[in-house]
Amino acid sequence: MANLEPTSSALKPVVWSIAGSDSGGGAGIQADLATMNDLACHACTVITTLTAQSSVAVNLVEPVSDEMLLAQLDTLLQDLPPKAIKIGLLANQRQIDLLSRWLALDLPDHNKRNGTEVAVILDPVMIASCGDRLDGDDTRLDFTPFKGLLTLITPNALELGELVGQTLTDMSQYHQAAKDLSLSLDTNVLAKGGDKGPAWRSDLAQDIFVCTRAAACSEIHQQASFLLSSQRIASNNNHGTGCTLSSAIASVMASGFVLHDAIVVAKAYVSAGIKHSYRVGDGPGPLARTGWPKELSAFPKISSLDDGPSLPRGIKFKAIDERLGLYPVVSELSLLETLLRAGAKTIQLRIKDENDPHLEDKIAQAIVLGRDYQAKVFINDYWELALKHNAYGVHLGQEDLYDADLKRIADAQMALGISSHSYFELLLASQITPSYIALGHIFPTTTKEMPSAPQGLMKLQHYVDLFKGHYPLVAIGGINASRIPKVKTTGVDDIAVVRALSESEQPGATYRALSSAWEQANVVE
Ligand SMILES: Cc1ncc(COP(=O)(O)OP(=O)(O)O)c(N)n1
Ligand SMILES: Cc1nc(C(=O)O)sc1CCOP(=O)(O)O
Ligand SMILES: [Mg+2]
Repeated sequence: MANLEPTSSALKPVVWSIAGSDSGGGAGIQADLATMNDLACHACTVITTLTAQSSVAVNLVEPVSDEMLLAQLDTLLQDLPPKAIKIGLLANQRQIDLLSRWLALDLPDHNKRNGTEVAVILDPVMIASCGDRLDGDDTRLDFTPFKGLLTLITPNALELGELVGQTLTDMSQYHQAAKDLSLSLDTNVLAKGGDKGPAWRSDLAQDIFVCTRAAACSEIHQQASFLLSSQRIASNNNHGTGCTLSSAIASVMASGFVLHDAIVVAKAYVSAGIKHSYRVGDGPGPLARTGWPKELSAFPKISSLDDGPSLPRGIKFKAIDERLGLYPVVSELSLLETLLRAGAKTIQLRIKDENDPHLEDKIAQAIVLGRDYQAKVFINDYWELALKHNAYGVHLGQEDLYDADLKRIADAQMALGISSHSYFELLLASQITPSYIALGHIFPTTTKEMPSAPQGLMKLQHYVDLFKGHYPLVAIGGINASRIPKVKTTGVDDIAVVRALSESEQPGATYRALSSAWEQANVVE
């Protein structure tokens, strides 16, 4: 009898690669399998095409039959349904038509029945790294049947030009073409510039991310264009770079991360893969597989490509000289004073009613109380009042960063805390070099409505692995006495709480109990 006990591999998210076989092992299905397995997913394959390929030539391309293509899709869907799908080489228009029809009709049916949503990433492969075409004859493929069916399309510079039917020469043309493609296919676009070199920046590998339809992240990042810049690594071993990137994006999304995160993690994964790449044949060698990226230097720098204010870099905020520990976030002055009396050394005043007639008074009083008790008082949102009354620090959300005068806050020697809800927001926050970064919301919370989903401990662990030692990291959202030990095991530096104190009948005593529970919990359980 089959062993039906769940095993750890049963927890692996299933990712499909619908792509062509590269007999040389560096790209296509082979690169996708290596990537998906390396990123802790279970990889299934739907082979569209066989290629007789090495690192220097593509000698024969042979599409599978329609029957075989559909049989692979239907067979897998019954038993190994995907969390995410990466689509690579489609050898002819017929395969595009068949697959898009299947994605439009069969997959949604399955999703509806199972209450799942599947991310679909299309890498419109046309040319192998040796320069040979892979997409059959001279007639250009029409990808419009995929309109509305994709989460992301990832053309390189050459493919983007072909997809929009234009010759593109400079960055602004690439950006416009990416926006046009986003509109015409009704999808997000990652226009890769890695193959462009000197036409963009010879020292950087830069991609343009046009986001037009993303969910579960801050509103300001949902309809926006970004330039993602990584150091260009001097190497000719770039065989399978695009396949690796798109299958990494699919894998990271299958693991529960939002699109923005999947893109930056995948880009870091590719950078590390090129750095450790190796040569096997006479042509470009394949990328190494180096596991989930944990080196901050491999992650891209993010800048906005939209009109409007941009975030400053290189300004310094006050460094926090001691641990924040248990960091209460309160809306009432009376609670603030009670907690200071109970020993709180860092505390935040968070008043969400901007029409509160006593707003300025309360902020001024909180700051004075902070001085009386030699505690660090952070003011949430009202940075101008915090400046006016000389607060220790200000806490701002990602949306607030564009309105606040960050230079004035830094010049006043004030500390700055920034909220984040994803890898992407953490990277953006870190580019401002704040005094601490908050990571939320870790568990469900009723204190505020969140556009993002609860992060959970697995994501918190990933963020801590990447940023520990770079900034004090504060976990927030749904943290209470019973969750403290698990949160502590992630190695996060500090915790912030609202309800755990505001809903207590004896907040002073509860503060002391939670604070000592936090201090005494072990980092390793
Ligand atoms: C420690 C800490 N972390 C996160 C927040 C949330 O700040 P923000 O994103 O600005 O949202 P509001 O608190 O203004 O609703 C915080 N205040 N403190
Ligand atoms: C104010 C706030 N900001 C969050 C974020 O994730 O940015 S979560 C949150 C509320 C935290 O309240 P509680 O401890 O009651 O769950
Ligand atoms: Mg705020």
